[in-house]
Amino acid sequence: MIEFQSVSKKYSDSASTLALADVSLNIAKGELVYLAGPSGAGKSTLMKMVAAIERPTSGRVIVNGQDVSRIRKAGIPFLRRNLGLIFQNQRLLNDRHILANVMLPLLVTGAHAAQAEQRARAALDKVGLLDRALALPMALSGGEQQRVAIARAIVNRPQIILADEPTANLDRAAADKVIDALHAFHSVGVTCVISSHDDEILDKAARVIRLEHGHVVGGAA
Ligand SMILES: Nc1ncnc2c1ncn2[C@@H]1O[C@H](COP(=O)(O)OP(=O)(O)OP(=O)(O)O)[C@@H](O)[C@H]1O
Repeated sequence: MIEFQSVSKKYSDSASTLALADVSLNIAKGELVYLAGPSGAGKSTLMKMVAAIERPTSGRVIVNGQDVSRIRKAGIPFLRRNLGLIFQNQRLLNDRHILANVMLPLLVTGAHAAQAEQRARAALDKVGLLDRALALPMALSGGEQQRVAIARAIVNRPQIILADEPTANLDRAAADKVIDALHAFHSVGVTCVISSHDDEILDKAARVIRLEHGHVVGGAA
C-alpha cells in the first residue's frame, strides 16, 4: 500500500545533510506501523512524502499503486482524500466548537450539512468525545484535542492514517487513549503509520521502522 524505493531527500536550504538517505520500505494494506528514531531522524519527512507535502530528491514513493513522488498538483486533493493526516502543525480552529471542526473536511468536499454533522458525530463517538461536541477546543485537555484531531482526520473515511507524534506532550493516560483511538481504526482495516518517541508504546508494537540520520536502521521489510 505504501512503498518507498530508494528515496532520498535533501532540503534545499540544508547544504549537505540528507533528511532521508536511500530509504526503501514497504507497508502493507491494513498494517499498523510505528516510526521511531531521534529528533531530526526523518520521521516527519517520511510521512510528508506519503502525502506529497514534500517530494523526494531521488527515488519513488508509491501509495495505493500511484507514484506520488511525481504526482501533479491537480491529483493531490484526490490523494489526500484517502489520507487521514494528524500532523503537529494542524491546529483546531479555536473559535469553533469541536463538532464544527470535525465537520469541516466534509463541508469543504461538498457534503450537505446534515450528513456532515451525522458523520462528524459518529467520528467523535469513535474517539470517545461525543459528549463534548459543542465545547470549544480550549475547553479540552491536550489529549482530548488530539483525539478531536483524530476524529477530524478520519471523518472522510481514509484508507491510510498518518499520525506524526500524536502523543507528544501527553501524560500516560491521555497518550494511551490517543493510541487506543488509533488502534481502533487499525482494527477495522485502516493502514496506520504513527511516529513516536514513547518507549512504552514502541515496546508493545508489532512493527517499528527505526530511522537514524535519515537511514532506516530497522523494520523496513
Ligand atoms: N522544511 C525543512 N527545511 C529544511 N530542513 C528540514 C525541513 N524539515 C526538516 N528538515 C531537516 O530534515 C531532517 C529530518 O527532519 P524531520 O522533521 O523529518 O525529523 P523527525 O525525525 O520528524 O524529527 P522530530 O522527532 O524532531 O519531529 C532534520 O535535519 C531537519 O532539520
